[in-house]
Amino acid sequence: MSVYDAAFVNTQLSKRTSIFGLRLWVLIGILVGALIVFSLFLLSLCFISRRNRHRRRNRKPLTPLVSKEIQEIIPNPQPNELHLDIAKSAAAAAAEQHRRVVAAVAFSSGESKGGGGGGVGGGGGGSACETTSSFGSGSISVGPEVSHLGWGKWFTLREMEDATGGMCEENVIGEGGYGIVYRGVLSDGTNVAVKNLLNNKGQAEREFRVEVEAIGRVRHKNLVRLLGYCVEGAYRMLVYEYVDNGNLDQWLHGEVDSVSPLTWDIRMNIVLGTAKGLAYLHEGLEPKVVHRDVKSSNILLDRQWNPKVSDFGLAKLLCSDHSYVTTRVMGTFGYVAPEYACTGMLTEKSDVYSFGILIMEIITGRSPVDYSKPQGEVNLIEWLKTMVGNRKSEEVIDPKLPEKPSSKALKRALLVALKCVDPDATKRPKIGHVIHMLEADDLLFHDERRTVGESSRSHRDYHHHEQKDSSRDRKPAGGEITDQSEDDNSGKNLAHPTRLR
Ligand SMILES: Nc1ncnc2c1ncn2[C@@H]1O[C@H](COP(=O)(O)OP(=O)(O)OP(=O)(O)O)[C@@H](O)[C@H]1O
Repeated sequence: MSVYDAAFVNTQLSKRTSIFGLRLWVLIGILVGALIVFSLFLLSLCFISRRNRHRRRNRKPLTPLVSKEIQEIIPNPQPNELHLDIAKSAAAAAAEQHRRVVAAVAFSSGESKGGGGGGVGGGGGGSACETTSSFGSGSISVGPEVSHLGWGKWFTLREMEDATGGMCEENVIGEGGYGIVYRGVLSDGTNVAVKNLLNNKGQAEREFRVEVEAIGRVRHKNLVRLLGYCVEGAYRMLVYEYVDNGNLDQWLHGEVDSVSPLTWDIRMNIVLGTAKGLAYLHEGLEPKVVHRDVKSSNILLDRQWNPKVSDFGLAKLLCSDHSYVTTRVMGTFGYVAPEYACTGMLTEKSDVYSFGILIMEIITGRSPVDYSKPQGEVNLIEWLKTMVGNRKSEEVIDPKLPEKPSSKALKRALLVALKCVDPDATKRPKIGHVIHMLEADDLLFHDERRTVGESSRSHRDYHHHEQKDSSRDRKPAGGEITDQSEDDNSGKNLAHPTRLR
């Protein structure tokens, strides 16, 4: 370009335009700048949207703050596929009851609703299924009413709020896997415990009521009484008699003095009362009720230390499922019977197993699983068997016991506990038999010795912890059991359970 041309362009660019009197070169500069900014803006938009798409693709499902142990395996329509789901809300997980393991396994066949396995039946002989019809097709009215089955009351949400002070923090007694429990006082002055269920899974009102009615008709002095319930909107609440002396777990493992108020006699009374409550569920109802979660925190105590089993029927109540046949394994880590945990096969013998663990816990003051203990002592059964095998049964007694029991009484309790936790469910005694063993005099007790030998042997096989010692298991000639004097070393007898007396 010549000097003349350059001067011309310069003159043209320097001319003022009609847009705010700006010179042409200024205008061109503004336009170019705006174009660059706009392009950059488009580019960044593009980049952000690509990044979001990428994130969405890689995002993992959010895991709520729930204890690892509080998980539920939800049945999948395909029997061989299981997927994990959260059984309890984060609030429930924050509760102290972190040991709960809830597993549900779906099988293409198994127990049916209201069947012997997990059915909840009423004392009047009707099953949960049968009571369904008693509700007919009538719509459910809102408002307080006395259940027409005559056992309890249907409370309104308002009544529940009044009773519990608006479900305020101060009235919270505790929090379990099923929900929060509040202390309350009804308008007639009755003290109650109100359990606000977290896990109703959208259970239909009528279905819930049928189940509760069935459970509510169960009456026994060693079972916590269900006084009524509340079904309103999404709320599902259960109203229980208030048991005013805490639960066994608190008294065994909570902050108590170095000398426990639970004497041996009180402990054995708790064992016996619990057995009687379970016997009523197993043998006094048709269809029978399997508790599924026998453990120390579910044994409530009154001021006279009488035990009352709570939470029975809850497992069933919260697991009803009409759509397909389901077997759910519910229980608490350390208490669940091996066959139930492994296969979902549920019989009342699963409760007997948990009850055996409970006896061990009561004798020793130890938790079924305690990771703060040295290796070899973490698992209560393993440790107890080893101690008994090493003739140290006197050393398993809870050091907080004010007075040691007699050797005979200790052996009796250990014997019953060992029989209850036999890995072979068919060899476990029925709970009614357990009561006989606990109450029996020496004569009756003699008959149990051989069975204990078998029970102890099968434990060894099951856990592979002890060396096989054929001489230990050998019975005297003719299969007779040698009697030992009552003053014999208890460890010796327990190490040779066929000679237990
Ligand atoms: N009827 C009742 N009277 C007095 N206290 C009760 C009653 N029912 C439950 N509780 C107390 O409320 C607390 C929570 O009970 P809940 O049964 O919900 O939980 P849990 O048995 O400890 O655990 P989970 O339900 O997970 O097995 C416990 O401390 C229990 O002792």
